[in-house]
Amino acid sequence: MPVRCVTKIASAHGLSRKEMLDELLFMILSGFETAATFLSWFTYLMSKHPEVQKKIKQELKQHGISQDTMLTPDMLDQLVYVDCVIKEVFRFSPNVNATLRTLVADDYLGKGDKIYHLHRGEVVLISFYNLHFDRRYWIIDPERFYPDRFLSEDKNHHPYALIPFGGGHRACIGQDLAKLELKIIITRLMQFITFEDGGEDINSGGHKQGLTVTPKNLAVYVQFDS
Ligand code: HEM
Repeated sequence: MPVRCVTKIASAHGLSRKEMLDELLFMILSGFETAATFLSWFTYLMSKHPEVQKKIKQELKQHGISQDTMLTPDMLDQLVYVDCVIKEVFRFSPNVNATLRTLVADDYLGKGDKIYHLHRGEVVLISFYNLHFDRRYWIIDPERFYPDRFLSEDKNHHPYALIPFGGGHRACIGQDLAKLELKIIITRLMQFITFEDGGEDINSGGHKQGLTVTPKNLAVYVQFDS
């Protein structure tokens, strides 16, 4: 069944059954593709950064989480380093690389002799990718994949320097669900396996633009921890 994004304002009778179905399918699609993309990047980046996997595993050990441990919300809350890894994967490889906004009023951007007049009705593209790598907003080199930045110099980064879920009142409605599910999946994976680099020829990363931005070349070995 084709999925159509509903933009029509609900009539006085509310949403029709078809519109309701469209909304539900959109939710499933927007939640599935994005999470799958994040996990591809996580797999790729972990294969290139064994030291980060080691630190995640150390954190699990420190909190008494072994292969037999069933995860609870309280346990997950304690895993601060895993949160840093999630943020850094989102920063370094934005799944969704931009969003659009249509101006409802005239506005001005910039300062000094570089002021741009924006007009009502114009569409502005906000590039997450540019913000995530903008040297003005990051103390530690933004080109470096380094989850520890969120525990040190970049702990208090500008709130709009990292917006993988967009911002304002049209920000992603599923972001808390997404962060929770990704934290559970990552923690569970790291209880059991280690990703190893499949070699520069076939695990060379790159970017492939589809509905989301995925790694172009991803090939890893999966090592089962004893
Ligand atoms: C890794 C996971 C996800 C990422 C990176 C992501 C990213 C985004 C982004 C960038 C936007 C546009 C925000 C803006 O323009 O300011 C968005 C909107 C949206 N997302 Fe997500 N999303 C994720 C997961 C989910 C999940 C799990 C759901 C549903 C359960 C969901 C439902 C939606 C919906 C309904 C919108 C449109 C909100 C609106 O226009 O008011 N997303 N998402």
